[in-house]
Amino acid sequence: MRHFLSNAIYYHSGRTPTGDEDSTPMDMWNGYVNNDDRALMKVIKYSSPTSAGAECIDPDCSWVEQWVHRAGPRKDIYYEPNEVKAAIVTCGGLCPGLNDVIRQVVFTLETYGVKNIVGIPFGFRGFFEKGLKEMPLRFHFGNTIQLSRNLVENINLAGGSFLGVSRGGAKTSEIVDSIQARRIDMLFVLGGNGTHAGANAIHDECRKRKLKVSVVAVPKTIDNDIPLMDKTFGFDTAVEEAQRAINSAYIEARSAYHGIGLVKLMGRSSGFIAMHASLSSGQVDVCLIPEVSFALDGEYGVLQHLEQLIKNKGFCVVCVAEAAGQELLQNSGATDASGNTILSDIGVHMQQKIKTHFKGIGVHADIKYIDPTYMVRACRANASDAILCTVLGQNAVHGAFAGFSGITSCICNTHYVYLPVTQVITAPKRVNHKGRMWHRCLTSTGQPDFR
Ligand SMILES: Nc1ncnc2c1ncn2[C@@H]1O[C@H](COP(=O)(O)OP(=O)(O)OP(=O)(O)O)[C@@H](O)[C@H]1O
Ligand SMILES: O=P(O)(O)OC[C@H]1O[C@](O)(CO)[C@@H](O)[C@@H]1O
Ligand SMILES: [Mg+2]
Repeated sequence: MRHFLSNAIYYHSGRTPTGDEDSTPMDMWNGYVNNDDRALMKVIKYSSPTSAGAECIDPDCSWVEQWVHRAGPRKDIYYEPNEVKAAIVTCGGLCPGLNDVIRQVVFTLETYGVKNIVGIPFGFRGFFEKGLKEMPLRFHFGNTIQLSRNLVENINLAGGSFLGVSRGGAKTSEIVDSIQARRIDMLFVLGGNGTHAGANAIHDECRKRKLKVSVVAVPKTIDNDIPLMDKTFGFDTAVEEAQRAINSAYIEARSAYHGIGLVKLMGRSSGFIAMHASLSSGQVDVCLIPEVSFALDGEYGVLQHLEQLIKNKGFCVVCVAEAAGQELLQNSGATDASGNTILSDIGVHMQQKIKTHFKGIGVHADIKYIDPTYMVRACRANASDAILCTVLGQNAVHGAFAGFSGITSCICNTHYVYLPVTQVITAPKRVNHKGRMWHRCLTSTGQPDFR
């Protein structure tokens, strides 16, 4: 059975994603990606649903080919570059690499010959909030002049977003009114799962109004919670920073009498940062993630295990994901401006519980609690994220010029591809508690089941 993930809209009339055979012989290599090039998404054939990490698409767990469009520059382009107005917007929370992507989008647009490039300030809010004007990406002594790479050339040297970010306020019809009024032909949307849902709504509304606007997303989030792709940009850097916090907790705990280092790490609904930082540091005794429930109290609870670690080893380090153990806490039900649930503080709760527990049993314990929060995402991209951002940013522009809309520029199974946005907004990706990576993490920490 063959299955194509290809329901993104392709504007080029007379050219379908699968129908454009290129008969160029091998010796006439031209560096372009053929429209019929595809990448295979799944490369493991699980022989049984009980295989570790098995993802069964059909009931028999038989292997289903899934092909996706290969990303990159096409020989034929849909737009006349000097007529194009392109806009870039960055939404959601900060993430290392936003500036790297903005920079590459500008560079690549310029290479195609696009001169009219604008930045939308402070996320989707910049489309309709009064007083927020679009940002020409080049100023000269207060006067707006033609775009050049000069203004964005060094923005990758700092973290944050050159354009600013925001949550909430997504009114699709107003955004599309604004796109229409500003005569935008290409919109590059950098953001996480919420932003992708927003990009999809904008794409649909543009289709409804018969506007030929290419809406191309680039998946950004330190949480790494967007499905079907190997990783989102910013994740690697966040893990690296998180690892520094764990290292500090380890040093504090190791140097104290009965030291307990406790680190809380970001991750709205997925434990990827906590799991990967625990794995990479190798200094964690207990890693707690939202995908695996645990008890704090009782014979098999976390506190009992910490007691044993203090007794046997003299110190220990705990890494807890911010969304872990929410069922143990009271939740106000409050949401942020984008509708995301505001989490209760598991880190502070655990700190109190550990203190009370050791006091109760009359054993000295010196708890050092580290909450690095925004430090893991306000930094600049590390080397591997910088490369990922470069490729994804360039491919986003190639995708728009190829005439695609409603796609996201990402990496799947080590290949750079375009996925339909609709495919990546179904549900957040979460750590597979039956998968090999979580079990590698358990082997590394040596922790038991806390249930
Ligand atoms: N279902 C949706 N439809 C339309 N717009 C949405 C939807 N969900 C979120 N948005 C909009 O997308 C923007 C970003 O969403 P959100 O704040 O959830 O961040 P995100 O993209 O998920 O990134 P992060 O990983 O930082 O949380 C917001 O302006 C929000 O209003
Ligand atoms: O920027 P805010 O609204 O404080 O949101 C924090 C959330 O954003 C993220 O950094 C990215 O989704 C999460 O890890 C975290 O829960
Ligand atoms: Mg999100």
